[in-house]
Amino acid sequence: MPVYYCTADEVRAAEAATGDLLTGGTLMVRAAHGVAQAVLTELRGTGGCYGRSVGLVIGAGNNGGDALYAGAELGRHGVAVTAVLLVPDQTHEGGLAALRRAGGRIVASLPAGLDAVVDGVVGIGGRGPLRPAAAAVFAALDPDTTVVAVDLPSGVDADTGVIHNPAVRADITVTFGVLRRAHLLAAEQCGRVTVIDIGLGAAGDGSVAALTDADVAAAWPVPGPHDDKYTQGVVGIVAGSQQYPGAAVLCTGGAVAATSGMTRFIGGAAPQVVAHRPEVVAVERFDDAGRVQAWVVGPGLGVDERAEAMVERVLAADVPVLVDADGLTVLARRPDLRSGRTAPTLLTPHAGEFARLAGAPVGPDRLTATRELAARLGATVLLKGRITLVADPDGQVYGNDAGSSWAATAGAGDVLSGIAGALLAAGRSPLVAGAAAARVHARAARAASRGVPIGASDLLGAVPTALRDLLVDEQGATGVQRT
Ligand SMILES: NC(=O)C1=CN([C@@H]2O[C@H](COP(=O)(O)OP(=O)(O)OC[C@H]3O[C@@H](n4cnc5c(N)ncnc54)[C@H](O)[C@@H]3O)[C@@H](O)[C@H]2O)[C@@H](O)CC1
Ligand SMILES: [K+]
Repeated sequence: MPVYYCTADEVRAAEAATGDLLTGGTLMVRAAHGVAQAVLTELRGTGGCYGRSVGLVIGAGNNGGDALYAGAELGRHGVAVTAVLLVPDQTHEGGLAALRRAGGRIVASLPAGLDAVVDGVVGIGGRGPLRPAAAAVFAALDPDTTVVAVDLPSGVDADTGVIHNPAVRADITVTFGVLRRAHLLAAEQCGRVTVIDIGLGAAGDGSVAALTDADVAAAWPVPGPHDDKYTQGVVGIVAGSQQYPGAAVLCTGGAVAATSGMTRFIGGAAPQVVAHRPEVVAVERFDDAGRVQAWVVGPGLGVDERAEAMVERVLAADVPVLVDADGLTVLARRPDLRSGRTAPTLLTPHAGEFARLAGAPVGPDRLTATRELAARLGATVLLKGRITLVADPDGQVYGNDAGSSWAATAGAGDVLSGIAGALLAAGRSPLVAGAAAARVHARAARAASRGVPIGASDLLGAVPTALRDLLVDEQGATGVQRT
């Protein structure tokens, strides 16, 4: 099952549906307990709770209420708790009284040397950046202080994930019942995200989601007993050139590594492609290519007339087509090449190519921008980045947090388009092909890098490792054991 990411309104609706649990304050008690437990776990992992010191930064709403009740619980565990009230006359009364009863102190500014700070400034009710008073409290912290955000790091927009300036950067974020969109879209600002069960029912429409490893494993083409090289899908790659063969080698390499279907190649770099991957059926002229179930066009193709003719020819085919890199630049210049297509199209721009296609920069709200471009072009759009977003024209989005940025290296995109193209040829939808490819690509980058810089060919070399971890681990769990 994909993981869903909800809007603030969807969260409020789910809370309201609990009736008495919301109005009677039970939800807040449960939420606060979850925050306290997260802080206590952190303290226990670094030497214990008793005598440790935690600061609270408290805003005007219920987010501050959560933090105050959590502070009270910490006080009962022997933690010295101090709290700064940003809007004293609008502080959550019950929470404040509970903190005072537990021995917590209200201070004008947080003391030095805190073990952790709880961000209870704003949650899903927050708008815009941290106000100056809150910003000053966080700016004064020792940079090593562990920051635990209640629900969301304050200053991050719950629905768009836009990270305003200034905003809190959290090491840990504790949220309640369901994930908020910001936990995907601003993952790097949230740190480790923990979801506390507070008794909410189903929430949201699932239109922003992420595939899990199990989803990707279930979607990955695994040959059955009656499959052959053709039935698993033949992908055709149109990429590179004699002068720039690298993109062709990386893209076909991605396709070969992704599935055991067949890979065809068309282009001037056919000799270099075959030198790297003798199993690829490579020709130089389009008329010599056989049948395929999906095309990938664009990496390293150039943007001249010859390239334009190739893009035109591929888009005229009645099979799924992935357009990447130079292919997107051609398409931005010649949008008419797409008209008349009925088979699915997957466009995989980075931010610069996106701006060319859309006629404007992506901007800070990447979710809305990606959805709008997909709807406008009637194509699936995969916007690359640390958080990859794949949007269908109907608004369904799958996101993937790469978890590291080591894949931000020349040629890595060529590998991604090869992987996704092979999945298209195997019959996966552009949405699933794009999201599953992004997840495996990110895993391969992490496996290849393990903390040091890599080149795209290192990433490509780690695709089997990434797939083995995913497919063997996930499928081994359900496989038949014979003893
Ligand atoms: N309603 C409930 O019973 C529950 C609420 N929960 C918590 O309550 C939060 C939502 O509470 P609220 O709706 O009161 O909203 P918030 O507490 O998120 O913030 C609302 C207040 O902050 C002010 N504000 C908005 N943006 C600001 C900014 N940038 N800087 C400073 N102040 C700003 C608003 O004027 C308003 O007074 C959730 O995020 C969650 O932490 C949880 O306790 C679960 C149950
Ligand atoms: K917060």
